[in-house]
Order: sequence, then structure tokens, then C-alpha cells
Amino acid sequence: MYQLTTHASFDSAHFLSGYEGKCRNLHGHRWKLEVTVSSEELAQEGQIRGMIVDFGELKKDVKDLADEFDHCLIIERGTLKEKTMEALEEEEFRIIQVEFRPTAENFARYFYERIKALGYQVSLVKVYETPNNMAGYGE
Ligand SMILES: Nc1nc2c(c(=O)[nH]1)N=C([C@H](O)[C@H](O)COP(=O)(O)OP(=O)(O)OP(=O)(O)O)CN2
Ligand SMILES: [Zn+2]
Repeated sequence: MYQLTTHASFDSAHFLSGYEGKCRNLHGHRWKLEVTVSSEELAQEGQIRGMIVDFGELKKDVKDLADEFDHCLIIERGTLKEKTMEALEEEEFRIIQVEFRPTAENFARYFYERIKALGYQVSLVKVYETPNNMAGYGE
């Protein structure tokens, strides 16, 4: 099986609702998103002969996805009071509401689905919250 891996990073703030400990507080990470795609075969002709996909193409797709989440406040929908949301929005902060608790595991699954939807055969997505802590999702 051939594999290709690339990564991109983004800086964002989040908090874990219902968490007993420091991570219940609003805090930031430099998240690292690492994507591995795989294939049994390599392209046989043309520009990408001998490749699964051009690194440049995969790199751009992963970076575009990471950029969506760059310099924003990630909030699990429904976990802040309405008036807090209104105040944050009034400040014109860039807010992304997600339908899941924003853990590294849930992000790994989320990014896996997003990359897969672009037509890649994804074998593993890793999300690093810190250089030491990583969660992965793959099939
Ligand atoms: N399994 C998981 N556990 C935790 C997650 C997670 O996504 N999956 N997330 C958090 C918090 O977001 C927290 O920011 C990370 O916790 P921690 O590693 O304790 O934070 P540090 O930045 O201090 O990391 P160091 O490696 O200690 O520098 C909590 N748990
Ligand atoms: Zn965190």
C-alpha cells in the first residue's frame, strides 16, 4: 500500500464544556492536522505518473481546511449562554460553532470526513493539540 502524508497547522481557541479541570477555560492551541492518504496503485500516465496524487494538490486541500479554523474561537454549539454568544458576535470575533465537543479525537474524525468528501482514500488523520498530544482517526 502506498501512502502520502502532509500536514498543516492552525491557531485557535477552544474550551471543553463540562470538563472538570483547566481545559474548561478558554485557551488556545497551535493545532496540527496531519493527513495520510493511501492507494494500492500509482497513476500510470500523465503529470502524476508514479504518484498517488500530487503533493501540491493534497497539501493545498489540507491547508485550505486548516485555514478555515485559523485564528478563530471554536465553540461547541449550545454550550454558551445566548447573551454571551451575542456579546462575542457583537465584538465581531471569528467564531466557528461545531456540533461536537472540540476534542482532538472529534476533530480527527471531522477532518477525516471532510478530506474523504474531497475524493481522497484517507487512511489516517492525526490532530495534535500540543506537540506531545495527538489523537487519530482512520479506518
Ligand atoms: N483525550 C483527550 N484528552 C484531552 C483533550 C482531548 O482533546 N482529548 N483535550 C484537552 C484540553 O483541550 C487541553 O488543552 C489539553 O490538555 P493538556 O494536555 O493537559 O494541556 P497542555 O497544553 O498543558 O499540554 P502539555 O502536553 O501538558 O503541555 C484535555 N484532555
Ligand atoms: Zn485544549
